[in-house]
Amino acid sequence: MATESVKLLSVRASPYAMRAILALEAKGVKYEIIEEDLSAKSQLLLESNPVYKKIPVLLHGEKAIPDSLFIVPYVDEAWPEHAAFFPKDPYGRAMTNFWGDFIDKKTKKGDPNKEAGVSELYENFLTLENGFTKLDAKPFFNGATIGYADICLAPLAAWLPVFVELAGIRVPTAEKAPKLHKFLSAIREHPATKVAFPDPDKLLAYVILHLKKTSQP
Ligand SMILES: N[C@@H](CCC(=O)N[C@@H](CS)C(=O)NCC(=O)O)C(=O)O
Repeated sequence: MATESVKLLSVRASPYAMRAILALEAKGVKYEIIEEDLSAKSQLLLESNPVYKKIPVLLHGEKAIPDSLFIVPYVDEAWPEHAAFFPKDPYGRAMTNFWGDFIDKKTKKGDPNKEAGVSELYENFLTLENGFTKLDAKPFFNGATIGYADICLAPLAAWLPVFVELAGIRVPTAEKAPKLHKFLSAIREHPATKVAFPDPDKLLAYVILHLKKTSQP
């Protein structure tokens, strides 16, 4: 199965696409990126994710797997010979899924200009810190190698400087959230993120350009 061609319908700045790339990189899979223009979606995207018509979509031979939350576990199972993204024990798996879900729902920037959104995100970072503590992260949720929850959270490390700069997001200090900061540093140094994350300055420039375009009448 793992010898079939692997392609990823992607957008460079997308945090969801970053998750899929991280998973493929962490497993040492050879793949091709097909960059999508979301303002003129390709026929391939419309056909391979007919339900949501969103990137990322993983194309593995004839199979199309949409959505980062399903692509990452799929990659884990399709390439089992490399370090697993989930612990073997049922409790560890359940909690990995629990935190992956929390991260996916609760670490988005929400409404950037609303103080309530900024405060809620700050509290969610503290909740996450507590989750790290419970799982005894070193420095990842998964232990020494990155796993599902780490891959879910990783794109935050790329986007955080943009959120802070443009949306006034507040992050707990290293004293208040040492494990979160340790995670962010470790993930930025991880070889897979060197490929998955765009250059931070380019990402900021892209977002500023996008905001200008969308604010035009
Ligand atoms: N839950 C999905 C979210 C994917 C998503 O929102 N993708 C955005 C790009 S970041 C998209 O394709 N948007 C196009 C659209 O909404 O039409 C995942 O985790 O992959």
